[in-house]
Amino acid sequence: MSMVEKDIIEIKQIKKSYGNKIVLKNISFSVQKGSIHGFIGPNGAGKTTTLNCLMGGVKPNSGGIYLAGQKIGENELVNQKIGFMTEQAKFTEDLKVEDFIYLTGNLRNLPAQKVEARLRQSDLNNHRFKKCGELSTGWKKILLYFVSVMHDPDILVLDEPTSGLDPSYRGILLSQLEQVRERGGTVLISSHILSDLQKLVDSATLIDKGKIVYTGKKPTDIEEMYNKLVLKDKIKAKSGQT
Ligand SMILES: Nc1ncnc2c1ncn2[C@@H]1O[C@H](COP(=O)(O)OP(=O)(O)OP(=O)(O)O)[C@@H](O)[C@H]1O
Repeated sequence: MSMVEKDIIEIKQIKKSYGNKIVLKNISFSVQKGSIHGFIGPNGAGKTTTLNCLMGGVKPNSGGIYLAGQKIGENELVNQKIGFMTEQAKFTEDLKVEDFIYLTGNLRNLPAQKVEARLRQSDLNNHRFKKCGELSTGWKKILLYFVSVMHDPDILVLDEPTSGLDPSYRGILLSQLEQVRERGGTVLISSHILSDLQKLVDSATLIDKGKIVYTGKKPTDIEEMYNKLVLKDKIKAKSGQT
């Protein structure tokens, strides 16, 4: 297998600033095809910004992003092979759940029959006539997951998918990600719930203050590594020892 096939997502030396504020300093990491990769870091570290660069929603100042060896172009709508699960867009609040689902299906050229069949298999079917804005945080997450995998994407990118989900749905979501891996799909997931990631991921990247502090195979103890590389630094900074 060539490197190109092996590293299905490659993020190379991404830099991003907003005004004078440097948010991403020099971000590089890659994710192997058929694996689940955890993306970890404290609040404000730059995770969402990095994932938005990958989605094409934020343009980095320099550096490049490659999917299956192909560089993502400027303003390019992310290709059909990717599924993204991020915060729900505001415009969906007044849409009925089923309308949002059909609209997304339509954007992805899915036949209405397939969309309907999928919806009926899901617990979301019981909420289909509600407005998206009326759903609880947990059901919103379930809806967003549903539409992000409707087209069986090769690559699935999830930003904090499990926050706000109760343990039973968290378990269901995590096992679905394992199924994506079983069919050869690749998952990039950011989460603050380190115990979930410990079980789930094959490899991980840890980011702090816009810099990568670890990337590679899954550490034996993600929480220990996080404490060592991130928290210790913060405690030191607070007591003025840095
Ligand atoms: N559009 C923007 N304009 C200015 N600053 C921004 C913008 N978007 C993000 N930032 C800043 O960039 C930094 C990184 O934010 P980002 O949302 O990527 O972090 P994060 O790791 O996802 O954090 P969290 O875990 O809290 O979601 C933060 O300091 C944030 O305030």
